[in-house]
Amino acid sequence: MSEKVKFEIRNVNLHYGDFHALKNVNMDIMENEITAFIGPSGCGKSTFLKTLNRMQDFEESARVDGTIKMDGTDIYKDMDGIALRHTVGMVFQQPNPFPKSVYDNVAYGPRIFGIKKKAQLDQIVERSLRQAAIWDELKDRLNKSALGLSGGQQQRLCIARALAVNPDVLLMDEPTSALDPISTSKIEDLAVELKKDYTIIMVTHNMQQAARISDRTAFFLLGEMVEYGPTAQLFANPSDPRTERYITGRFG
Ligand SMILES: Nc1ncnc2c1ncn2[C@@H]1O[C@H](COP(=O)(O)OP(=O)(O)OP(=O)(O)O)[C@@H](O)[C@H]1O
Repeated sequence: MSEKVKFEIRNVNLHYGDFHALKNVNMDIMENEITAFIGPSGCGKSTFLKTLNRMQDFEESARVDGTIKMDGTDIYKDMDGIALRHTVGMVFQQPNPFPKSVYDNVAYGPRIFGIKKKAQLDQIVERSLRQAAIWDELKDRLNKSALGLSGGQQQRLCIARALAVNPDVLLMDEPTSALDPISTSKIEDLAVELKKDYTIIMVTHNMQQAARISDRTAFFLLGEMVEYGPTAQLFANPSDPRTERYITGRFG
């Protein structure tokens, strides 16, 4: 397991207006690991995930207190939100490719960064699609619309699009919940491969998925992070009775 802390999270509270959605969350997220967030619907998993790249900047009612440091830098006080979101990329539940060609989807971010040379863009597109394990499937369809791909292919394309701008971290919000078992398994294999180079943080409703691929798991309930630890330990020997009830399906 990794020794290096990527995110140091201290006393994080989040309010949407008067609603207290995250209650004093403290945790260290380790570099080059897959960290899974599990918990019942509405417990704050997505909300917490989005605090890590300041997506809440776009929610007028959201207020974040506490400290989140990435590689020792306070991401709320000492980083620009746009720069942060380039370093901390995100993949969503529903694949959301742009209505453009496969190539233009992947080249989109690099072009915004000012890369114009075709040879350089070609290289980035190929590298990103290879990293997302979809180059062989798409190399002859680069100029075809991304909307014509299967859901599973679209999701890997979205991962390639996120990787094209050289992030350090990938946030994945239920990335396989809209996919069939074969596509799900491809994304899981991909996540395990990608953790060698990236830090991956994944919200999942699928506890088998968390158990299969994550190094550490955090269990959330009603805005509180109830338990966090090595995945094997959390599933085999949870220390909090609420975690045990949830993972054994005896909840509610
Ligand atoms: N923009 C918002 N404004 C107000 N309340 C919100 C907003 N976004 C989320 N909430 C509330 O915050 C709580 C946590 O929501 P969140 O989406 O983080 O939960 P979740 O655990 O990811 O749920 P799910 O598994 O269903 O996606 C919920 O009660 C939700 O209704």
